[in-house]
Amino acid sequence: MRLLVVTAVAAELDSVAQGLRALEDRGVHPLPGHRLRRLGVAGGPLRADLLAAGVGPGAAAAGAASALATAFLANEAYDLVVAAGIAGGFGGVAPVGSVVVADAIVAADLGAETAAGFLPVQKLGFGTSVHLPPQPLAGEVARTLEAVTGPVLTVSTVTGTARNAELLAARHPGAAAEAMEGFGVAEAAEAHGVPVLEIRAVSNTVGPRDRDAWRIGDALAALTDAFGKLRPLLEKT
Ligand SMILES: O=C(O)c1cccc(C(=O)CC[C@H]2O[C@@H](n3cnc4c(=O)[nH]cnc43)[C@H](O)[C@@H]2O)c1
Repeated sequence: MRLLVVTAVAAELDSVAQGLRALEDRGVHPLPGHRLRRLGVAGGPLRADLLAAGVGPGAAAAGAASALATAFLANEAYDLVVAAGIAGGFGGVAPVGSVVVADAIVAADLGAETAAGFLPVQKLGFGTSVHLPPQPLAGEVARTLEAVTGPVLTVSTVTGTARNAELLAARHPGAAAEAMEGFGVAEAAEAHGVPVLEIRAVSNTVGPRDRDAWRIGDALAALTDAFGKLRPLLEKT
């Protein structure tokens, strides 16, 4: 399988690479504005390209689209794209240190406010605010990682108050986590007809901003552990 993993920042990419350390390092491949880190064994069952595309859905979409197009033009199209990184977990659903596998990748505020409430973009007749990861693969990945499953929201503003956390959870029932890139990665993958997963390790709880409570190191370690467990599954998929 040819796999593309898109993170926001280098620390997340390094954590994923550490999880996949059983694969050989195949060097760095330049893309316009980005660098792909390539892992895999020649002739082996899994080749993984890792990309740190930047923070936010726009950067994520641009980076993922560039990697996908480059691979397509080289006749080496990816079989699977994974958006990965740290995230905020919704209280009572995804505790700090847990891993979340998305069963839906949702652009949380892509739509319109109306007097009757929020209308997602599909209700306005333009595209979609939801991408669905392939089943049964997403479920199998979640079971392998002993992960929480639920919608992962993509936001452009980190939620910083209890009130906004409640509003978001009410608008997206069952939401497990929020992060800032998944939907951008999913849009690019969808344009190329490539299935997409989102895997997040929870560094903080969605709600009042409290930087001292963030457990980024623990979340990065959980991300490494997750990709270590994922490798054998991907090798036989
Ligand atoms: O100082 C802050 O409060 C702050 C404001 C914006 C961004 C940050 C970050 O540390 C980077 C966010 C980065 O990590 C993911 N992430 C992690 N937790 C959350 C969250 O609760 N809500 C949204 N995104 C989160 C996200 O995918 C970004 O890549 C700090």
